Amino acid sequence: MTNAIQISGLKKSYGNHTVLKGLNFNVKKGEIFALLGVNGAGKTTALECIEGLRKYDNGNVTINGKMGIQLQSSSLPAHIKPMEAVKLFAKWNKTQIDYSMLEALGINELKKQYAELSTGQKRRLHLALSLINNPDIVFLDEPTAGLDVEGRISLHDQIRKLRAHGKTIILASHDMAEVEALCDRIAILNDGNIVFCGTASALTDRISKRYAIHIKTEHGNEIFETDKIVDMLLTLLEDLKQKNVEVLDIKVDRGTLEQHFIEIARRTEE
Ligand SMILES: Nc1ncnc2c1ncn2[C@@H]1O[C@H](COP(=O)(O)OP(=O)(O)OP(=O)(O)O)[C@@H](O)[C@H]1O
Repeated sequence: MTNAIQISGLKKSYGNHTVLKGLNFNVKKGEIFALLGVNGAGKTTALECIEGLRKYDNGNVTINGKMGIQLQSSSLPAHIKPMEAVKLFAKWNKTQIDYSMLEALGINELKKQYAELSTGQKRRLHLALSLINNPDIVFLDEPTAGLDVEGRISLHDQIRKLRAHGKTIILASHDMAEVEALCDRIAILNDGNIVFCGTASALTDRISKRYAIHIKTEHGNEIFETDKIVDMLLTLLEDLKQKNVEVLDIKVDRGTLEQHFIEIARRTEE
């Protein structure tokens, strides 16, 4: 599969604060790719350097295709209606007026003005506007921020449809559940570097050899973490038996992707 985006040695500082220390990654054509990191990790900076909206200090960015961009926060004149916004953007982009994306996003019927739209409706409108030039590569900066569960699910469906139509999507998020459900590959950004790049399941496999044993006894609940599950269970049960403690429940889990994300972030901070 060829690459839609190729990044090598991407560096960016604001004054003496280095935010990107030399990023190297590729985004394959037709995939949904996430840049994941905590607040302030540099996701927006990276996206906007790639989009050409911010100057970077060093490195190479290659884009193979036409871009469509949804910024983290955007605004339109308060009185404009969704259909008028589409007309305006189509004119700017010198493309035909096409309301089908408004329809697909469930906002074509909206007679409301921009200022009267809900956060979710605004997000969907901005997504529709970023698609007006029929881009090959769609950049989305925290596309579901501020949306409720239903809004998220519906937007995820739309993003998957874009992939089904052959588009490449690169998005920034700090929501593990979102990227796990939606993305083909994830790059975790921490302290200016990519500390992991691969599939969600590769991330889970890499570090999910850690288990949490939840034991409920007559004295209360306790959690024990281990990567040697059998040894730990035998030791714990032997101990409980010797102390003659009544066990009410035992549960073992492998931790969530979110815990792994935090673990990776912490490890690189140490
Ligand atoms: N224009 C700017 N001038 C100076 N510092 C900036 C500027 N933009 C961002 N920064 C700093 O760069 C760092 C990365 O910011 P950035 O917005 O790229 O992070 P982010 O991962 O997108 O964060 P969030 O999840 O909160 O949106 C932060 O410490 C931020 O304060």
